[in-house]
Amino acid sequence: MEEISSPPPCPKTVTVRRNPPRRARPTPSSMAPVPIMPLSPTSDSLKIPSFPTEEILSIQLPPNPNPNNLSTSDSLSSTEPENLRVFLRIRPLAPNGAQITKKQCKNAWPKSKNGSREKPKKKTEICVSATDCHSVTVSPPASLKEVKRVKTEVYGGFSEVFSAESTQDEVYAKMVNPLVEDFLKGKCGMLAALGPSGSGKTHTVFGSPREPGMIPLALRRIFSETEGCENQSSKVFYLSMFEISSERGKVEGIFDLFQDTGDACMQSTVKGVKEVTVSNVQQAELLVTNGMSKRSTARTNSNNQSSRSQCIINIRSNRAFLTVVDLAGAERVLRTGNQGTRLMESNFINNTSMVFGLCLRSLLEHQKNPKRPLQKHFQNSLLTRYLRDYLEGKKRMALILTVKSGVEDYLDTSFLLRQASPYMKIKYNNAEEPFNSISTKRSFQAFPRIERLKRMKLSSIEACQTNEGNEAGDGYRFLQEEALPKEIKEFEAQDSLIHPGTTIKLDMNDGKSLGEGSIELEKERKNVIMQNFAKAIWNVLKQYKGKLEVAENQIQILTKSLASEKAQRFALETELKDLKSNLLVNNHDFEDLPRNVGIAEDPQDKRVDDTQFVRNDSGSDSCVGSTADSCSSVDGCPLDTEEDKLNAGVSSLKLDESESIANQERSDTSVNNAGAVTASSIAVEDFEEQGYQFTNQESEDFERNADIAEDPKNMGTDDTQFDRIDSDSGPSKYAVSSPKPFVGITNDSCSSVEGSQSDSERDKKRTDQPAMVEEGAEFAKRCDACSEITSKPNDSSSPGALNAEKPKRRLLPASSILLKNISSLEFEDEYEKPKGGRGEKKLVPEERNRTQGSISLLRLLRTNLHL
Ligand SMILES: Nc1ncnc2c1ncn2[C@@H]1O[C@H](COP(=O)(O)OP(=O)(O)OP(=O)(O)O)[C@@H](O)[C@H]1O
Repeated sequence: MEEISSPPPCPKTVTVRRNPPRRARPTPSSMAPVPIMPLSPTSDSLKIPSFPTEEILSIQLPPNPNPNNLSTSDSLSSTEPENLRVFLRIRPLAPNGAQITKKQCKNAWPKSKNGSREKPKKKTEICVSATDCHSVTVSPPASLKEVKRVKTEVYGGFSEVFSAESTQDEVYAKMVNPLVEDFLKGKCGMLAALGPSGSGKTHTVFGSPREPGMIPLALRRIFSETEGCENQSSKVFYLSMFEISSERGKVEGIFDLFQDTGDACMQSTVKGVKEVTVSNVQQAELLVTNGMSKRSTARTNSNNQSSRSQCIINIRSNRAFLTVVDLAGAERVLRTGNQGTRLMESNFINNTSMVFGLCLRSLLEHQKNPKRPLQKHFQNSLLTRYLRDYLEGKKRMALILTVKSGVEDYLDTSFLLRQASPYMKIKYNNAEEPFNSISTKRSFQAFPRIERLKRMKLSSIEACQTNEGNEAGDGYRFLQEEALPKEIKEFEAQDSLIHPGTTIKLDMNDGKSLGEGSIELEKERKNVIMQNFAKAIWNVLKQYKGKLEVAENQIQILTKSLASEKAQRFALETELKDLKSNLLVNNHDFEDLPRNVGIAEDPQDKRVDDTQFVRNDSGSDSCVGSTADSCSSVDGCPLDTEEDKLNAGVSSLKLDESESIANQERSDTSVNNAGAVTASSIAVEDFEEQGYQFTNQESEDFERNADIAEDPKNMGTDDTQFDRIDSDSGPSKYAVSSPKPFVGITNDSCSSVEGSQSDSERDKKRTDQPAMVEEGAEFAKRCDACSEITSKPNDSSSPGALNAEKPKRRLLPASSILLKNISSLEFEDEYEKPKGGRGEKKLVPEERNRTQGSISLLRLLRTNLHL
């Protein structure tokens, strides 16, 4: 078994530019002197010299080195890398417009519902057409135009575009023949076919018996050249053929197609591949045909005989190599419908294609910036390692891209062209330049949206590269495409090929595997994606932080305004309460009187109407009470309705009554719990019966108060208070005072005249209202007045005085008489549902009746008084 080394270095050859050099500019010496215009306008100066035609024609021009091959394509080669030329071939549609594929493979899907394979649809629309010999127009299908707004693209800058009508001979003449000529002259060269599955790579490279491809034509040319040669050694060539494929999609290996057994391997060179010596074209063609029969192929939905490997044919002379590579076509799962082993093969094929593309890109970047490493990508694939010299641009290389013209192949075609554009030196950022197909500069013209997307893509990639300072070169840039903006991703998702898997392993001596390279690339890709994602998240978070700060400020402002509103509301409520209490007092002072009178008529309650009697057994001077009604309102329980006030007053009376009884039982009744009753002259008699007597002064005061009570202007002022003060040392003392000053004062505050000052202070604390301060002060004054009244009986009183001198009975008011007569009458219960109040007791029906009766009577009384 012979050993095939990597393509040997070519003997030094002089690169011949086929494009004609530009005409040399005539040097000043060779040109005739131009007459100098005189500065001063003289008659001679007005003469215009004749154009120096003869002198110009006499200039000697250098001869054109290759005048016959002067063409537009050749003129392009001055700007394209001379070691890499890119061609495009469009595969024709089937005669009837249907796909060439007739049968579906076993490992393909989708199947129709009834189990039969789906028949390919007939489509006659084409997506790609040659604009001219150097450019193509790619038109998206109508559906994509509408949905994705994808527009027509024009790709230019190809060395040659072969239309669907082009023949094999034509392709050979323009693409391969120059390489063969160079090979025969001892210069190495390579031809590689790249394109999607079923686009005609194999057809172009190998052809068919009817239409022989590039290899048969090249072999014919090579051996025809040497036919007349007498030197036998110059007639001998060495032919080898092998494929790089993956076993069941797992292990990449090199398989010799000229041998039935034995695998080759690759260290620095390919070992184990048989080189067959050929001396005529028939022998060579037979070998190639045999080798093709051994090549691994399979049927897919895209191609009846789809290549599953990268096939390499080497023709070696004593001086040079000519290598032809038929790459397996990139496959999209949705198109091929591959499953299982076929799918794993697809992974391998696409992986190899990707690495091949990376190497080419890396090569271009390396040419621009020699610091960029190349080794990394070339290690990732057996194919690229083998072709490294070619890919590094050390040898001449022709790349032919094959595309299908059917509209259903738009995505494949568009993807391939965009992926291949770096080799063609198509710069997206030059897209704004007006497209000129004859321009010597390869250019790309696209419609606005595509341009915008691609500019975004380019800027994104450049930004990433600048930030990261990656060492991965162009391959890294390729990976950056995954981290493009969403809009671009959507656009590219349409035509993305399946990405290679990472399960492929190479059984290679140097331990390097394709899978490892893929893993590295994948890691880089993920890193970039994550970094971009993190940046995006960071920006979003910053935006939200700003919004949050604004919201917090607003909350603070609102909180402040709410607090001020609350304070305002509280002040208003306080004011409203005061107003209410004043209003209630003004409105109900008179009405409170009959209520209290009615309550005072309770037989169990032996106290006199509306007059408060305080029996102070402790002996301390005390006096004064107030109406229960007023007490209730001061206690912080504002009464909303008449009924509430009434109930509250009654409950207060009940409470006072029970307390009074308890005090009597314990014989140390506190002043604070003095019972408060409303004064009424009717109760005076009852009061006398209980042993309470009035002094003259008291009687006078009482009369005076009664008179006051009769005064309509002093409604409710007839509440005269009688305090009986029992002391251990002396007889009971009575304090009589007008209840008016005590309106709105609690029982506590009224319990003691002397202690009223402190009590009022306590009230002030309890109610904590400014209005009560004033009331407390007023109360203190009035208490002083009460104390004065109280002091009089104290001064002149003696235990026997009360009993000895009965107070004079004055004429009772007519209202009192009237009330007395009518008090026994029963009235209907107007209040069916008495309301419960805070701390109040429910009235029993009799009490309620009495109360209501009293109210009615007092209303009558008031009427009489008015009369
Ligand atoms: N220019 C052409 N003219 C006529 N028929 C063609 C042309 N190109 C390709 N074909 C036909 O298309 C079919 C698929 O072509 P081919 O096998 O060469 O595709 P491929 O690119 O090699 O696919 P794969 O990558 O799957 O191997 C073949 O039957 C071939 O004869």
